[in-house]
Amino acid sequence: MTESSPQPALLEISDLRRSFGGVVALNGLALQVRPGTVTALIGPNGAGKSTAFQCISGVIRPDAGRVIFDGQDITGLRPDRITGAGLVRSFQIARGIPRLTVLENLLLYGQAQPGEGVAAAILRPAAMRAREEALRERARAVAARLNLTRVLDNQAAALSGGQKKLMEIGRALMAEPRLLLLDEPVAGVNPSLSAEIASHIGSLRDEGMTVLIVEHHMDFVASLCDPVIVMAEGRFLVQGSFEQVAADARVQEAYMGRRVHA
Ligand SMILES: Nc1ncnc2c1ncn2[C@@H]1O[C@H](COP(=O)(O)OP(=O)(O)OP(=O)(O)O)[C@@H](O)[C@H]1O
Repeated sequence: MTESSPQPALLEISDLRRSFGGVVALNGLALQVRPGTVTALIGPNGAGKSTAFQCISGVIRPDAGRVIFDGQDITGLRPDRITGAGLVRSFQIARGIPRLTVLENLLLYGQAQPGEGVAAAILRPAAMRAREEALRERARAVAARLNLTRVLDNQAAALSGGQKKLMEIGRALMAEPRLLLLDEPVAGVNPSLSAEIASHIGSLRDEGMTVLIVEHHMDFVASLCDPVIVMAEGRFLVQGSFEQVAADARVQEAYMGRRVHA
């Protein structure tokens, strides 16, 4: 590979199709996510963004098309297999268990590792204890980087909306992703916490993480995401910097004449 040739995509989607009864949600979607980017996937309501996320993360099967992650065809694999491969998603509504503490919620997600089980616990108790301690250490480190240390022993139910969003990102980080899919990470979050979440995601990118984000808050997208991929009616529309796509007449038309601005 020459120095000028682009790095291969970490995620490559081609000709993805999915209908619900007569409703065509994905109509041949194609896109690529380059390693080390925070890429946004935007588009008007009903464009198919959530359906794309669900197909990528294995929650639903596409009718046709391919999802290639790091060179591996993961189309139609079960969600746990996809998580195990290093592609992890967070949910728009934080999925944490409300009555568990933040620490316990983080630990739950970190345990989805292969090779664990009752037999290992009986046969190798010391090894299990060491692994549990390592997991706790990781949970504390994840909480620290997301400014959640103060609330580590609080029940998830007692967190603010923004802290729940951070815990949801933390849960995803516990699975040690190489590609993190974030579904509306700042929906319903106040502007100052939204800026804090953007800064956490920027730090993850600076450490080499790749992130794909669906988000309606355009100031957040403008400040953090490059490139921005716009989809409409189940397909790829355009891609570029936020400024480029916001100035694109096709994008403005897709948003029904509304100006897209930060
Ligand atoms: N389970 C479902 N059953 C029937 N129709 C569905 C289902 N899921 C999505 N759709 C339809 O598919 C189309 C795409 O929906 P999708 O939720 O993927 O879009 P979106 O871009 O995520 O929208 P939004 O920004 O409003 O969340 C819409 O017309 C939607 O009504």
